Amino acid sequence: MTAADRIIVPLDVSSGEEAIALLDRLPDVGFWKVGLELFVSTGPSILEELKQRQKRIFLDLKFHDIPNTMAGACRGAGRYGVDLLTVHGAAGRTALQRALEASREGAQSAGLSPPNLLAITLLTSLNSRDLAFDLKVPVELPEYALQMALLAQESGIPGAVCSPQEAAGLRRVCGDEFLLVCPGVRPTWAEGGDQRRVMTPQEALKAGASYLVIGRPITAADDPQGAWNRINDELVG
Ligand SMILES: O=c1ccn([C@@H]2O[C@H](COP(=O)(O)O)[C@@H](O)[C@H]2O)c(=O)[nH]1
Repeated sequence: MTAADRIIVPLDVSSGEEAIALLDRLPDVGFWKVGLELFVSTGPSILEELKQRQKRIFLDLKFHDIPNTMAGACRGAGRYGVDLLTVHGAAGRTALQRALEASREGAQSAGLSPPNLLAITLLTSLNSRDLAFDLKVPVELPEYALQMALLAQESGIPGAVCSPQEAAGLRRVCGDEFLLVCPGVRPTWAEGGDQRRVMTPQEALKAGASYLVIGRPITAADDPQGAWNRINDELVG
């Protein structure tokens, strides 16, 4: 797999037209993420567009609900034929197990391969202070992220979304086969925005990330193709 194959670019726009314009401007991107903003606007039609273009798809809907509702949502999403699908680890063991089973059932009913489920450990927009003082979680942030990843792994879920800052610790404990998908990735020349736990693309891969999610440094650049090229050049050089 090349470095470019390990970069997932989010289609964080609010309409199908804007999404298609971005797809046209970045023809070399092979793996796209569809999140809440776009999916709420377009529904599954954007997934069909991506499939027609033979792109890989990360459906990042971050389901977080009671087990029965998680199962229903994952059964439906399993029928879309996407590669990756997110749920929140904090939904708990039963919800994670039901979500996994249901995503497989949904895919099977449509004659498709099941998505790889990923558990969100702790959003990369939160820092230690938020965890301790606002969420009142009485453990250190790396320990909390690891606990969420282990809960997911014990529930049969094949990977997690984590900050690159926790990737090395999770890789050590969860092993080489466990997928670690890392947002919160910023080249030195890009702004952090609302991301709080960041690393550069080179650092994130070195720390053990399987995939990097890099959005605004590329999609909000004046020249998105130039930013994509620059990130890839820095990764190989
Ligand atoms: O913990 C998380 C989980 C998901 N995301 C998503 O990743 C991208 C990051 O975009 P940038 O523009 O590179 O900040 C975005 O779609 C988030 O919804 C995350 O950032 N952190």
